Amino acid sequence: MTERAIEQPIRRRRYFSLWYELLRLSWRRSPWLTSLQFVIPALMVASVAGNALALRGAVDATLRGEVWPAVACAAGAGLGGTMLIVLGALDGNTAGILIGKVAILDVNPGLYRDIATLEGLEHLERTDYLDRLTVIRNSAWELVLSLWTAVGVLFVVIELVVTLFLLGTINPWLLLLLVCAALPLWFDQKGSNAIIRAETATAEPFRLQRRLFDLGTDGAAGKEIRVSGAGTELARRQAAAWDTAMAGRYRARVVAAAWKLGGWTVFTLGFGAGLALIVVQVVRGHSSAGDIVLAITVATSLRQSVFTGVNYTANVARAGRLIEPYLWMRDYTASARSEAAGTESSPEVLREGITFENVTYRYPGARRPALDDVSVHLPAGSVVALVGEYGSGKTTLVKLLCKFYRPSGGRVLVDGVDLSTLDTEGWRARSSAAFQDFGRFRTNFGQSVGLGDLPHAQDAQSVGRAVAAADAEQLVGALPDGLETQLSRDFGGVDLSEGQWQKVALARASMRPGPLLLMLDEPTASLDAPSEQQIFERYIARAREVAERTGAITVIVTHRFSTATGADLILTLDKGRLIEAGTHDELVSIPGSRYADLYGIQADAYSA
Ligand SMILES: Nc1ncnc2c1ncn2[C@@H]1O[C@H](COP(=O)(O)OP(=O)(O)OP(=O)(O)O)[C@@H](O)[C@H]1O
Repeated sequence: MTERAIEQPIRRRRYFSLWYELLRLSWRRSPWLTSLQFVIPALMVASVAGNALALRGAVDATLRGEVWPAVACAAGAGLGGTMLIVLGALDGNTAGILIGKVAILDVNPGLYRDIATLEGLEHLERTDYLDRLTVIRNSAWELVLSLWTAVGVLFVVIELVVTLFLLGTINPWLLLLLVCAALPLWFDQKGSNAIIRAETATAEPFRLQRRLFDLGTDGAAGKEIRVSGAGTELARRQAAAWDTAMAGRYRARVVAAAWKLGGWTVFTLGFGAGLALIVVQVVRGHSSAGDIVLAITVATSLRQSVFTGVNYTANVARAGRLIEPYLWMRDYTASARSEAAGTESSPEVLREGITFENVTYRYPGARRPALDDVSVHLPAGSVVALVGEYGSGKTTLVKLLCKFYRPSGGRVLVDGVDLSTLDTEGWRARSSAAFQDFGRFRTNFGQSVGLGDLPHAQDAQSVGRAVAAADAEQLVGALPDGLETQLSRDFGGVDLSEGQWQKVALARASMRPGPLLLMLDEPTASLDAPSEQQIFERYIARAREVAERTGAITVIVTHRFSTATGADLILTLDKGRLIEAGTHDELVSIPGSRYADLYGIQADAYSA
């Protein structure tokens, strides 16, 4: 996907289409509650106007000595006031219920689906993308709220127009109060923008302090931090990053407060001048005493609506912080989905194998490619070991095979067909993989294994076979409820050691009955040497059995050279380049080969 496509600024117009979409979702979820969100504010505007007019009527009728009209107007004013209180309470409650429904039942699942089912991994690996995900992950409620806040702004404007019209009936000059009422809104908007700009500018130190905080309070990192004594330094850096972030934000808040003060000062002065004007009119006999009451009532509600309007507008502006990344995520998802449109079926059986043709891959923003012009053929039915130093590109090669990324250059061919043209879901359904950073699914043991092949997840025989393939039968036997044992103490289950979790991941990767590609990316790093040896022997035996049926290729990434020796093909990577390819015997016989060097170093270390 092109960086430009997802870095374009979001146009304001799109806010309205998002709100329209949320409105339709709300209507579909509950037409009644949705209607109420319009009916209640409309009644509130009517109540404000009715209350003010009734009060004026009551005062003027009293002064004229008309008892019954005065009583009727006073009752009307009372009714208007009561309605305002009741409607105000009703408004908040019904809006809360509606927002909750739409956020939890519609927006959140859609977001989760987008994040979890995208073909690629970029959005989960790039920190700038992750930041946006972090913002929107828990923002569904606020997103829906932004729609009703925008509707609230609309009704505030209607209320302003109605109240100003009433003031205008007393003296047209009072219409100028609209300008005074609009200034706080405009000034507040400027203040909010300053805050948003400061938050964007200080996003990096803010992100850093959060990461450092998480690191310092994370159980896994806690062990190392205590042993190394890095806790104090981490706390110092966290505090420094926090200070930097907060200094910028604090300055922006002071600026915003100054704008706010300016706006309200203008409003108060204008309001005072308006009242003085009416008093002069009454003294000169151009207005009634009721007009003063109407003016005070209306002006009080005008002040309240401006105040509400300022808050709502600020909230809508703040919602931009969520709407922007939310719309970005949707653009990103749409763009990713449109690009990932492989449609060809995967072969039933691999006949030739997989060929890398001048494959290059560069991570976005990286200076050098993680894989650099790699050309190699992996024959059908073979076991291939990838070796090389840390960061040499082994995992990247596996990820390309999984279609997590597309090559930046060159092609990967599966029996001569470009992997990018294969339907990704279909290809992955014929792949099995266990990674070094495997998932820890805190379900019960059997389910955690079964997730490796959903169609057979409930099939006890398939799960049992996978458990055996991962050499995990003893482990299951020792658990209180066998396969039914809940994993993780967080959920009232048992905790597993790192190596035991790894066996679960391996079993999960052994679930699929007929894969074309089996990948093990250092999945045994936490196991002791005998366990690793045993698992590999079982795994390779199974891989060979699968290979006979489907021509499957097994790719093993390993740092233990003893594991690589039995492979049909060993590939040595160095800084992203493929520097050697051959069997163990072939590679050790090449004088000065990197493989021979590395193998020799490990062999010496074990025999010492
Ligand atoms: N998500 C990523 N974003 C940017 N660069 C990355 C990413 N993942 C890996 N790299 C870089 O790509 C290069 C190859 O990484 P890769 O993980 O493929 O190496 P590896 O041989 O598997 O390493 P290891 O043995 O440590 O697992 C490294 O320089 C690494 O820093």
